[in-house]
Amino acid sequence: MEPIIRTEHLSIQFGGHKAVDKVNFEMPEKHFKSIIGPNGAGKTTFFNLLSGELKATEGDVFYKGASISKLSSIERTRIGLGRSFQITNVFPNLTVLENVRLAVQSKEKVRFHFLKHYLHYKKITEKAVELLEQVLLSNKIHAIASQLSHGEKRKLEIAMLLALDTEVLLLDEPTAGMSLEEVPAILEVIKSIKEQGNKTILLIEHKMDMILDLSDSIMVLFNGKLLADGTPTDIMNNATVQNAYLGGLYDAELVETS
Ligand SMILES: Nc1ncnc2c1ncn2[C@@H]1O[C@H](COP(=O)(O)OP(=O)(O)OP(=O)(O)O)[C@@H](O)[C@H]1O
Repeated sequence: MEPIIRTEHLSIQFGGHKAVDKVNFEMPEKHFKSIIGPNGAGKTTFFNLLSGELKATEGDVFYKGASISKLSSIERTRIGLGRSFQITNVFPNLTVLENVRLAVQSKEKVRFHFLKHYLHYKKITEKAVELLEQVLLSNKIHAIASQLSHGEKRKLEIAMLLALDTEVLLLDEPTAGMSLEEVPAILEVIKSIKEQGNKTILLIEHKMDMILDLSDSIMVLFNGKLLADGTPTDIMNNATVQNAYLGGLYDAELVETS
């Protein structure tokens, strides 16, 4: 079966530094893959190359078999590659519901343009409410976005991403900057999206327990290169990964929590 997304020798160079270096990767539809690697390994840059925020200096990205390298990030979202919104994309002075409604509207206006305005509005509101339930944010539906906690803002971003109804979700460290108490709720939200079974999900995360809990496969980036790609068990037992990264990661976590 044709992978839904694939890269061929994907590379980008900033000055003399190859941040992503000839990465060949693919994933089947409905798969859940996590990307791990130390700080500066090129994970976010790789995401930006997939989503179109950055253009490759070499190589190609394929979506459902066709090269998408020439498409803008908006065009890539339109065909099915959704990247999690940054907090800056949220309108801080609007309510949670209004933000999600705008995201739904940006998708639905094409589909429902023939309907009367009131029906259009009702359907969009219903969809937004449903998404807010899915991300466990129903209790904050009328809160002003700027007044949410960090964890709640990340949930709002996920709801806005889901509103775009893309087949692929690119989630860049959804737990970044969260308090420890907020992490389980995000894990639950991502798990529920996975369990619905209709999305292909690519996740960047540093929290290994979360990655092991969610992933069908894990790819490891190191100095911009793809070091390994395999099942969680393969990756945990991979001697190269152990030496290059995981040993250091666990040491760092022990230091952080001790
Ligand atoms: N726009 C840019 N211009 C110059 N260098 C960049 C740019 N974006 C990223 N880099 C460099 O590319 C390398 C990879 O960065 P990237 O943010 O992709 O790493 P990362 O694996 O996501 O790290 P982290 O886990 O800390 O988020 C780093 O050395 C970074 O400084």
